[in-house]
Amino acid sequence: MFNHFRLPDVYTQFRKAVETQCQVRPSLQMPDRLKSLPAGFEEGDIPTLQDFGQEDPVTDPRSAFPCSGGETQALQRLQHYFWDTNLVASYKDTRNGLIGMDYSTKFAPWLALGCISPRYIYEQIKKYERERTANQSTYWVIFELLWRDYFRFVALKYGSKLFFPKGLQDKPVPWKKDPKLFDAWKEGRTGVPFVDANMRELAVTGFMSNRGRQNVASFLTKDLGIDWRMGAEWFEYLLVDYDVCSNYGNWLYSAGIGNDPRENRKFNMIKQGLDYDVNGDYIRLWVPELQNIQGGDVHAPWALSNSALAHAGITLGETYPLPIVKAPEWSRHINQKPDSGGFAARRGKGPSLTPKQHRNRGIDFYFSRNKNV
Ligand SMILES: Cc1cc2nc3c(=O)[nH]c(=O)nc-3n(C[C@H](O)[C@H](O)[C@H](O)COP(=O)(O)OP(=O)(O)OC[C@H]3O[C@@H](n4cnc5c(N)ncnc54)[C@H](O)[C@@H]3O)c2cc1C
Repeated sequence: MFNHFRLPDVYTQFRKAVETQCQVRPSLQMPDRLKSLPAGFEEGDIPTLQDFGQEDPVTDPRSAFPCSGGETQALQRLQHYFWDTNLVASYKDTRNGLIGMDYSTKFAPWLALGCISPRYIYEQIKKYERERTANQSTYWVIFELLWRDYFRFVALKYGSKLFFPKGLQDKPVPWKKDPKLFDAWKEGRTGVPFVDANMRELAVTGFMSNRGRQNVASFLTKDLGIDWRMGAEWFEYLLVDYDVCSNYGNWLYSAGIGNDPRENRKFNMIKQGLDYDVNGDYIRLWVPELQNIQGGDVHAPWALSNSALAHAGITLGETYPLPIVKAPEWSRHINQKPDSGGFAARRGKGPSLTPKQHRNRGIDFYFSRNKNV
């Protein structure tokens, strides 16, 4: 199952072999210019998917990344996000979104495949700041690109430790490998709607928001105690922006064995769901079984009364699973009202987070609030 864990070794050997060859035979070094094809050479057509007996993939209309690959598309995306719409100037307010194309840059898939370079993006941000506006949002895109760099340096520093169950900290954790729990997670059948919606989005589209990734990783490793590498490998299999350094670096971080300065960081699925999907629209988009539950109540169907469930056409354990685990801290965000129609999803005081409040969310994922740590 973990065959690819040997990849870095293979890669190192391959690189060494190429370097040795280049030293021995300088002609193998990258030429400045390629020779033209021999006269009369027939290039032929680039084969289509149909030539290989495959259908063109159908894009799900709900996808947050309904784009194609290639440099041209990447440049068009940057043109749209920066220059045509100025979305970059409000990135910090929107970046924790869950639905649609424009809550974040969506540069990651093109970056991962080398269709666009982070330096080019950086130069374009600087140009945008000179010509239009420089604010916290424009800075924040650079800041996120720095995280990408950071995880590269982490990988360089720690090498194959990136794939060890004990992580960078050499911390023994009794990870479980329960296939039933793992399958429920990867197939979006945990009975915890915020997890299920995200996992289904990933399976159908190959993309998941950063907010979603942090939550499902925390759920797998902290709530289920499953070997973090199984989650990382599932992401590796599906993500259209899969990148070894960003994926394994973030997973280690989420699993609490990377270089997170904060001990025991754990996300609360109900609180997170209510903070970032207060009306439950994201859940109903990806978990249609729950579409008749109104508002934020959709985040904890098990807390609804029997009559409310019947009214919504749901039989827990049949039409939608009972939760495979319930963390005690979740109840702080659910007002159980067994005699009423539903439960009032409790968000603390006041309405959902304002964009300004949202802005600073997520910073605490990477930085400790406790200066002593
Ligand atoms: C468990 C987990 C696994 C992840 N796996 C990957 C992965 O395989 N490939 C990948 O590119 N990102 C990964 N990320 C980071 C992040 O979720 C994605 O880069 C981001 O969601 C992609 O969407 P975007 O391009 O719209 O990002 P934006 O929010 O627009 O950010 C701009 C760019 O900054 C970089 N970036 C943003 N956040 C991070 C981060 N936390 N770590 C590293 N770079 C970041 C990306 O290159 C991104 O394109 C992972 C995060 C988690 C928590």
